[in-house]
Amino acid sequence: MPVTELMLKPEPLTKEGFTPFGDVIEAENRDYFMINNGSTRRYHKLATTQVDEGSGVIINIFQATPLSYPLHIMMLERHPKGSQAFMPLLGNDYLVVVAPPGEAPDPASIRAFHAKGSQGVNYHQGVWHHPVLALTPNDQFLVVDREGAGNNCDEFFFSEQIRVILALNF
Ligand SMILES: NC(=O)N[C@@H](O)C(=O)O
Ligand code: NI
Repeated sequence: MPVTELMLKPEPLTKEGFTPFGDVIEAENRDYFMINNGSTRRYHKLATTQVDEGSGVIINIFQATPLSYPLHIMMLERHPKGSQAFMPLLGNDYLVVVAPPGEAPDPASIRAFHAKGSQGVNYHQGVWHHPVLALTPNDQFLVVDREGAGNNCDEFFFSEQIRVILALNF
């Protein structure tokens, strides 16, 4: 069987571009209102969490180390019972690889984004994504996701006939 090779090149992360996959959590060019007697801007409801009934929302810190690039994207995962948000804590850029929800990720619909260190992402429930892709050793992310009963992580491994390669282009 022939091997199909798909090259992914990260595009800048924007609210509009990420809409099919979830929310971008950022203050730049976003609406806010003043609180705390005028000392604080509130960038209100940039994203919402999704969890199934009876489950809770937890807040975590992930400390991640870069993989080697060009990266062979072997798999994607999804969380069918809840959303998952990542917010960089140390101000470093990182990468996001996603595909729209569905029974299995469609290789042709996989998108890669270059996220600035001031941008977070909130994957909506069921959105296929690669585990966190740090670009800086021991980078840290605040992660908001679901805690509850049952499996909340489906993994899909691509067949050997599909080689999805993520290259750095910056
Ligand atoms: N497994 C886990 O908690 N992390 C992944 O879901 C991820 O998206 O990094
Ligand atoms: Ni995840």
